Amino acid sequence: MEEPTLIIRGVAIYKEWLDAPAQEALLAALRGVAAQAPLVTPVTPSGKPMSVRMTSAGRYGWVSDRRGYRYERCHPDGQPWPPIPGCVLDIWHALVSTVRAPDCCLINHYGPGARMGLHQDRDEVDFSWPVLSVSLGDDALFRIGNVVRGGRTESVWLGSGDVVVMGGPARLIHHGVDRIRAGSSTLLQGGGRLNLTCRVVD
Ligand SMILES: O=C(O)CCC(=O)C(=O)O
Ligand SMILES: [Fe+2]
Repeated sequence: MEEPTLIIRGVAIYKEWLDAPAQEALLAALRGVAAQAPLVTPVTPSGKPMSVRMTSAGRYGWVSDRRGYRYERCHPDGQPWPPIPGCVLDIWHALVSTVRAPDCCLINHYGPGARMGLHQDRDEVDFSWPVLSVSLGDDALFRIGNVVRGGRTESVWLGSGDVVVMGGPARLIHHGVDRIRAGSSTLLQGGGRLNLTCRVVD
C-alpha cells in the first residue's frame, strides 16, 4: 500500500492523491449519482436539519431522520441507491483493499456555512474495515479528536483531491468539519465542497 503524506493520531492523510483530471472525472461520476439519488437535507433524530446535504451510492446509503441514524437499502424517495462509481472503487482498491469493495459511498455536500460536528462513524457492523474519505472542491478544516469522548483535538486543512483513511486504532476516532474556506476551489460550479466516505457496512 502507498505511504501517506502525514499521519495524525493514526489518521492517514494522502495530500493531493487525485490530480486535476481525476478530480474532474470523479465529480462527473458523482453528478451522475446525484441525478439518480438527489441530495437531501437530513434531519437529526432531534429534528434539527443538518447543514450538509447528503446522498449515497452502493448497496446501502446512510440516512438520518426522526427515527435515527442508520443504513438503508433505498433513497428516501424509494429507489435503490445507484452503484458506486468505478473511479471511487479505484481509490478504495488502491488504499484500503482489493479483496472487498465498500457497501456504501456517502456523499456530503457542504455549502459555505456547512459544518459537521465531532462524531464517530459507528453505524457499521465490522470496525476492522477502514473508512476512506475523499475531498473535492473547497478546503475544509478537519478536526481530529480521540477515540474516547473529549480531550484535546488537532485540526488539518483538507484540500481538493486529498484522501483520508481512518482505520486500525483510528477507526473509531472522533472527527468533524469545523468550516469550509468558501471560494478556495473552482472545481464545483457554484462553489462548495463534496466529501465522499466509503464504508463496509455489514
Ligand atoms: O466531510 C468530511 O471530511 C467528513 C465527513 C464525515 O465525517 C462523515 O460523513 O461521517
Ligand atoms: Fe464521519
